[in-house]
Amino acid sequence: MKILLMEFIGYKEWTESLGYDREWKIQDIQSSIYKVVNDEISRVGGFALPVRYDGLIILADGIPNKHLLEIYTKVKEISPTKINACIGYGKTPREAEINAHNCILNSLSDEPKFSIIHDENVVACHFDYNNFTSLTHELSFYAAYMRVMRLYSKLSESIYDFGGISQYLGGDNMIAFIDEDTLDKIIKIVENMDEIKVGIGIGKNARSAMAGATRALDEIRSKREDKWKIVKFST
Ligand SMILES: Nc1nc2c(ncn2[C@@H]2O[C@H](COP(=O)(O)OP(=O)(O)OP(=O)(O)O)[C@@H](O)[C@H]2O)c(=O)[nH]1
Repeated sequence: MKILLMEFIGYKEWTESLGYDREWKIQDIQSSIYKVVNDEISRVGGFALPVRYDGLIILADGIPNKHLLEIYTKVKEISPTKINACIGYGKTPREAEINAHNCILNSLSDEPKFSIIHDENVVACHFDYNNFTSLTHELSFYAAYMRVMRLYSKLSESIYDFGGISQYLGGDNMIAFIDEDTLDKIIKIVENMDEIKVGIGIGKNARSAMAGATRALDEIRSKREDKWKIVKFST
């Protein structure tokens, strides 16, 4: 598993430079940066986890380094701060992110460190809460959101224990990226949880894997017999 980690250096100081009436400005600038990142990384088949805004966690398997460097250059152009960037490798996404982070911690310059690392398949798990729309009508928008967040926070802990990394994507959706060897653990968890189903996609890059996961979810919905399905996506 390969992860490109980008750190916005001095982000705290940048935010404080905006004065007290700053939160709206921070949200505005963060969303414009994320839009550029999302457009650029999707174009080359990757996915950026918006887990935080003072750093980007990019699933980099299946993306040539030259494209990763182009994205780094683009983000550097629009970033309010200097950027540090490293590619980390690990058997699991968790290890890859930790290794990329250690590379950034140990780097003595803000020159990007993009070692050549072999590509591996990406495995994306798209979790979906059953009948979230009717739950929302029954409770309220916010109460339904709280219900899902409580469940996904426990689920993301278990996924991290297996070496996966996950991200809430809004509505009743959570995506997780895992190592292919932990597929059976994920399936076992979902089989023991009544409220959710999971579409699993395997692809040469994050975008293909996520498309496969979404297609797997649609196939589950078409018959409503299974709690999980795996689709290998090969675009
Ligand atoms: N981020 C994201 N949100 C989605 C996606 N598909 C649906 N949603 C949103 O998720 C919420 C629930 O949609 P669904 O999961 O399709 O609806 P549901 O009522 O849970 O129905 P079932 O999942 O079929 O049981 C809605 O707010 C949708 O807009 C997706 O692929 N990604």
